Amino acid sequence: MTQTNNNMTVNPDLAMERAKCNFNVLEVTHIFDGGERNTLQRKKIEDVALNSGASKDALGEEHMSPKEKYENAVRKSCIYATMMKNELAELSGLESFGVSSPVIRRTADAFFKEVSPFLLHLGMFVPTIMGQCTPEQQSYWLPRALDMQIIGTYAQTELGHGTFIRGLETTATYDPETEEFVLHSPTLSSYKWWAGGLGKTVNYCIVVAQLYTKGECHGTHPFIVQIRDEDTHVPLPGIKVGEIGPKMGFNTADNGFLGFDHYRIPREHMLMKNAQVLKDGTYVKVARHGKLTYGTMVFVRVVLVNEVAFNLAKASTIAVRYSAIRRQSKPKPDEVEPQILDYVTQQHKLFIAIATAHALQLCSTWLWESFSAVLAQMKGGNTDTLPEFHALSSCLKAISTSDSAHLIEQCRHACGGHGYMISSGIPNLYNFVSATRTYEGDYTVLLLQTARFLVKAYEQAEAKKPLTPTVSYLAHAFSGSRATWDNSPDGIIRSFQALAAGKTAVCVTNMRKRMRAGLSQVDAWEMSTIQLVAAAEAHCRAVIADTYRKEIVRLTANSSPNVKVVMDQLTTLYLYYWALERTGDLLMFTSVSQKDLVDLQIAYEELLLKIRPNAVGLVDAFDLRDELLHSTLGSYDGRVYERLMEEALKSPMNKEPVSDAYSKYLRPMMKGKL
Ligand SMILES: CCCCCCCC/C=C\CCCCCCCCCCCC(=O)SCCNC(=O)CCNC(=O)[C@H](O)C(C)(C)COP(=O)(O)OP(=O)(O)OC[C@H]1O[C@@H](n2cnc3c(N)ncnc32)[C@H](O)[C@@H]1OP(=O)(O)O
Ligand SMILES: Cc1cc2nc3c(=O)[nH]c(=O)nc-3n(C[C@H](O)[C@H](O)[C@H](O)COP(=O)(O)OP(=O)(O)OC[C@H]3O[C@@H](n4cnc5c(N)ncnc54)[C@H](O)[C@@H]3O)c2cc1C
Repeated sequence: MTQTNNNMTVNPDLAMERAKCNFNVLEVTHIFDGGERNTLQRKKIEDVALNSGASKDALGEEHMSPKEKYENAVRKSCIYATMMKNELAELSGLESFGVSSPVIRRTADAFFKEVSPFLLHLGMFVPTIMGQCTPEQQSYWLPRALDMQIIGTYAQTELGHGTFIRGLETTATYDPETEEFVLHSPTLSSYKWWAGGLGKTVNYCIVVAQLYTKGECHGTHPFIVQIRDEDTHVPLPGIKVGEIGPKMGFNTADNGFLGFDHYRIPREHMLMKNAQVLKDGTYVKVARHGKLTYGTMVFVRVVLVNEVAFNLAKASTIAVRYSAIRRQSKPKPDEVEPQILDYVTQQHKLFIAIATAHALQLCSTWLWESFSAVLAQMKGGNTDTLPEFHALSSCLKAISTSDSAHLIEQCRHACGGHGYMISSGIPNLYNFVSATRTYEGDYTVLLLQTARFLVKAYEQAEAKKPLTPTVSYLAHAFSGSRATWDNSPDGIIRSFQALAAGKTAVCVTNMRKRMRAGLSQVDAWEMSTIQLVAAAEAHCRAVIADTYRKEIVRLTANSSPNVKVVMDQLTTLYLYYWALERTGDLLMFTSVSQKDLVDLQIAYEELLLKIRPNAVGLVDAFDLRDELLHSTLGSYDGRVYERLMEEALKSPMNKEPVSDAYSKYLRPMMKGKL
């Protein structure tokens, strides 16, 4: 029997789950949103952006040709950008729209099943203007970019190099005669490759190139470069630009390639906040830290933690709601088939996804606040906190994107065959999030950046020198005894820190051994990189666990008792899950016994059962409108089978009773006339 909820016909199993939920869902929504005020503001923004129906497509994107898909994404980007400039900017309290509202960013997902071709404009072009220009340059470029009179992207990666920025080959050679830079692509591998929106959409881009002046190379620097006519959009002479072709995801983002044939730009188009070339060609370094030109990447790494938390919340909403309506198998012959959510293995797949979405959401807010503090210090000329922040943002970007991609795939597994349908929404989420593990710094490469910092910090701890906050636990690495296991939340967090410290110590010891045996420092490092990656991962897990726990305790201080309980259950589940995933490490670096681990497994299984009645309430608390989920399996009303059939009937393959392929191929073959 169906029930109605807010004038909506709701699947009875979902209605039953909602009746069972024992905590105030709205209170948890406020926690996830960062406060009641944010929830109210988000809802206002969503109402304005989504109630008009402008986000909807007449024909599903998945049935369109690549060209139609792209054009449709541009059409909707223009509608959304216009809303952003007008109604939404005002609602979000921004003077102008742009990068600073995660809600506006998240609401955009209702318009795009994949991504907007404007993503790089708002996500990297505008932030680079904000972060890399002098005030004069900013006052010229920023209003034009924010008003979308020009559209840009960020072209750094080349065919031959993405990770190793110092290896980029595009050159920008200063010509003092004309006071211009000459941009050139000397080889095929120097062609810019990948930039989002570059293929067909943008008319400007940030180009990262090796700067030459007075015959000397000064390394990579950013330039703002016009590539298409502002009126006709035709590529300018000296520019070779195009789209790179179909990809696993991002197919509405027209990622592009770009080559230069001695293409000239004015001297003022070098972004000169951190370094300058004077009219006569003299190079002047302004910045106190050599890596400040990498600032936009650091910004995006911070933003990505928030992005993937949101996408994981979507996948877990879809999979949990579906698991509540799906019934399968008959373990007890006299009873009806159970909801698949009742299987403990299903709970094991899904509840960690819910807990991780919370953990990453809270860590992303904390990371953003730390980033703001670092930026404020750098404004005053102090770059002391940058190395620690680079190490922190690198590992959090790597682990959050990797865990989210893995858990989204796990949500797909949890949805069985129907999860494989594009209409389930999960494949698009996976395709989007799995790319985040690679772009803006590959997983391994970024963890090795964190490992560099960890090793240095370990050496400082060894020398009894002061440590920065996120690695202060390394001070205990030299006690000589194994960390004492204790299964309280704080005890588990201390154990995670002991794993990170222990793994770092092993790396340092092995590198020293290898160097004593005659290896160079570079080779000893290289031979230890598997363990260095593991040490950085362990460090990151300790940071996430600690931050998640502290933030939940803080945010639930005034919550109602049942909300406190369910939030505590989720954080505990997160800690137990990762302790059980790392039993070998715990045995190596803590005093944990086999019995402790058996007990922990039982405690974990009991926790799953405690969370079970609140599972649907927990995903409802993410408060994701159906428009954002794009899912036949995860909609609020649970009309799963009806929606699957409705979508199947929309398939262009069902337009004709007999396919043309019958008369062209099947019939001739079957009649032996092919
Ligand atoms: C209307 C439409 C609506 C649409 C709505 C849209 C709304 C949008 C709003 C917001 C959206 C935001 C979402 C954003 C999504 C954006 C999508 C992005 C798509 C992808 C873009 C890209 O991928 S751009 C390319 C990114 N490339 C990389 O990340 C390259 C990775 N490589 C590196 O970073 C570096 O090469 C390296 C760090 C790996 C090595 O650098 P290098 O060789 O120079 O250094 P060393 O290894 O020698 O190290 C020396 C020393 O420096 C330290 N260091 C390195 N980097 C940094 C740094 N960044 N900061 C500080 N310090 C650094 C390093 O640790 C070493 O220190 P030591 O002390 O010597 O150890
Ligand atoms: C969807 C998408 C969108 C993108 N958008 C943009 C964009 O808008 N603008 C832009 O400039 N770029 C963009 N990129 C490019 C992206 O930033 C790079 O692909 C990314 O930084 C990885 O670099 P790479 O491709 O050179 O990988 P590689 O470095 O070639 O990595 C290949 C393998 O080598 C390993 N490896 C490399 N170096 C090391 C090392 N030192 N130690 C150990 N292992 C190593 C890696 O771990 C990986 O396993 C995009 C990429 C994707 C997938």
